[in-house]
Amino acid sequence: MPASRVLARAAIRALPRRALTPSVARAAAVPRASASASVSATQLGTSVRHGSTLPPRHSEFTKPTAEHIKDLRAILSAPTSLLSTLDGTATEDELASFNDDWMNKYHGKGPIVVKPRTTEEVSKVMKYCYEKGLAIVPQGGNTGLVGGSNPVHDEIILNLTNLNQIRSFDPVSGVLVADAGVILEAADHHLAEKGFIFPLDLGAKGSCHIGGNVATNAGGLRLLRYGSLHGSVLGLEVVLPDGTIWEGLSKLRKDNTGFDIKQLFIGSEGTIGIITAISILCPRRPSAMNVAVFSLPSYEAVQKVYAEAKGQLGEILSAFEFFDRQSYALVKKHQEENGGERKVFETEGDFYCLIETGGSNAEHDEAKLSALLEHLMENEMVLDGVLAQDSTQFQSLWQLRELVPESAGKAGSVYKYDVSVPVGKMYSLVEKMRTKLREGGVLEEDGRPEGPIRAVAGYGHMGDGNLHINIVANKYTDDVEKIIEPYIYEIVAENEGSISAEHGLGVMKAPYIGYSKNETSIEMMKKIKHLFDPKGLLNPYKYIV
Ligand SMILES: O=C(O)CC[C@@H](O)C(=O)O
Ligand SMILES: [Zn+2]
Repeated sequence: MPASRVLARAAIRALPRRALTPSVARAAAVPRASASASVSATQLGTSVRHGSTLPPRHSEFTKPTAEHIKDLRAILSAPTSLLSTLDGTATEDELASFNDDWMNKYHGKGPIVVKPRTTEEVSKVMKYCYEKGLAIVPQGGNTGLVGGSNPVHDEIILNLTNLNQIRSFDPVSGVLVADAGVILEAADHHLAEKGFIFPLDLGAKGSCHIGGNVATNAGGLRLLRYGSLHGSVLGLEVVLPDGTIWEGLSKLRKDNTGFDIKQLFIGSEGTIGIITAISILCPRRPSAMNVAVFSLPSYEAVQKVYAEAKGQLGEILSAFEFFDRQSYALVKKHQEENGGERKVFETEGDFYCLIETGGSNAEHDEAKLSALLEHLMENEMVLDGVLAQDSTQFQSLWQLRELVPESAGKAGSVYKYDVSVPVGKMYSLVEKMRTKLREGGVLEEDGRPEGPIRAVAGYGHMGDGNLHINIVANKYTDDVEKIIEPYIYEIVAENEGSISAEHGLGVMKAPYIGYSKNETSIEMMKKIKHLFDPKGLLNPYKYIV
C-alpha cells in the first residue's frame, strides 16, 4: 500500500477535546485591535497614500473653520458629538483613529469629526455642509481595506457610531430594522437570542457597522450560503447629500413598482448618500453546525474537494474557504507569538481548506459530513484533516482562516488585493504575482523576514471565486507598489475578472475601475453620482473619479 494511502486513512480524525487552544481570541481577528495600537500618521511622518495617484485637494471645496464648528455645534444635541483640532476639543492624536485606517496605510487630515445621534441630525449636518460647500466622508467602523472611510484631505468626518439602536425585529418574517451604526456582532447576538442569524459574517464583526457593511456591499465568510446583501437587504433609510431623508425602509420581499432605488446605495461606498438605517431579511440560525479543516497537496486538490463538498453536502454547505501554506505559516507564527497554538495537522500541505456545514438536523448533517470525509479519505483527496468536536474547537478551527489578515498585518505592511476570477484560474494569479516580485528583485523566498517582501499569501472564499492576495512588505514604498500595480489589475482583466470582489474601490482602486468596467458603465456611474451629488461633496476622490 502506498505511504500516502496509509496517511490518508489515518488522517481525518476527531480532534481531542481542547487540543486546540483559542490562543488568540476570535475577537482579536478584528482589525480594530491592531488599529487602536497603531501610531498616528503625524508620529510616523508618513505620506497620505503611497504611489503617485493621490488626487489633489479640490480647490472649490470650502476649508473647514472655527465658524463652521460653531454652526455645527448648534445643530448637534450633545457637546461630545463634535471633536475638532480647530477649537481645541481634540488633539491630532485623538483624531488619528478617525483619520487613519487600521492598516496605517491611509492617513487623512480631517480636522472635524461629527457623531450625530439621530437621522435628523445627520440630515441637518448634511444640509449645512451642502450649503457651505464642505466635503464629507461618511465613516462606520473604519475597518475597510481600500481607504474608503478616511478623509483624503480635510473632509469632515461624519461618524455613525451614535446611531446604534435596533429598531425592530419580526420573528415571523425574520426582518430586522436597525440603525446603521449597530455593530455587526451586536446585531447577530440580538438575532441569536431569537433563533435567527445575520446573513453576513466577517472577521471584523466586532467593530464594523451594519450600515458600512451595506454601503460597501461586504461579502464575508458565508456569502456562499446567504448570498449577497443585494438580495437580503429589503430597505434603507438614507440621507442624501443635500440633507433630504429618503425613507425607503421597506420590509417587503416583493415589490416590482419601478426602479429598485435601494440597490444603488448598496455598494455605493457612501458616495451618493449616507445610509442611516437598514431593513434586512434574516434566516433562521442553523441549530447544528460543524467545521472541518484539511491539508491538501495542490490547488487542483482543493478544487476537487470543493466540487465534492458541493455535491455531497448540498444545502447544508455554509462556507468553503481556502488558504495556502504561506497564509498558514503567518497564522502559526502569530499564534505562537501570542501564547501558542499546538500542532494541528500531522501532515501539512501546500494548501488548506475549511468546510462548514449548518443545518437544522444534527444527525442528518453529521451523516452527510461523515460520508464526505469517508469519501475524501478513501480517494486520497486530502493529506490530513481535523473535525471540531465542540464549540471551542469550532472557533479555533475557524481562526486558522480568519486570522490570516491579522497575522499578515503583524508580520509587516500589507498590500492587499481582493479579486474575483473563475475558480480554476484563481491561484495562478498568486503564482504570477510571486514571479513578478521575484523579477522585480524584491522577493527572494516567502517567509524571509529581512527581505523587502516577507510573504505572498493567497487565500479566500473559494465558493465565491474570490481570492485575497496579501503581500507582506517590510514597509509601504512606491517602488514595491509600482511592481505590483497595475500588473495585478492587468492579470485580473486578462481573465475577465473583477479588481474588487468584495472590498470596494475606495481611494485605492478608484483610478483602476477601467480594468473591470467598460466606458459605458463608468459613464452611467458618473451620471448617477452627479444626479445625487452635483457638487461632488460626498466621499470625494474615491470610487468613481
Ligand atoms: O485582509 C484581507 O485581505 C481580506 C479580509 C477579508 O475579506 C477576509 O476574507 O478575511
Ligand atoms: Zn474576504
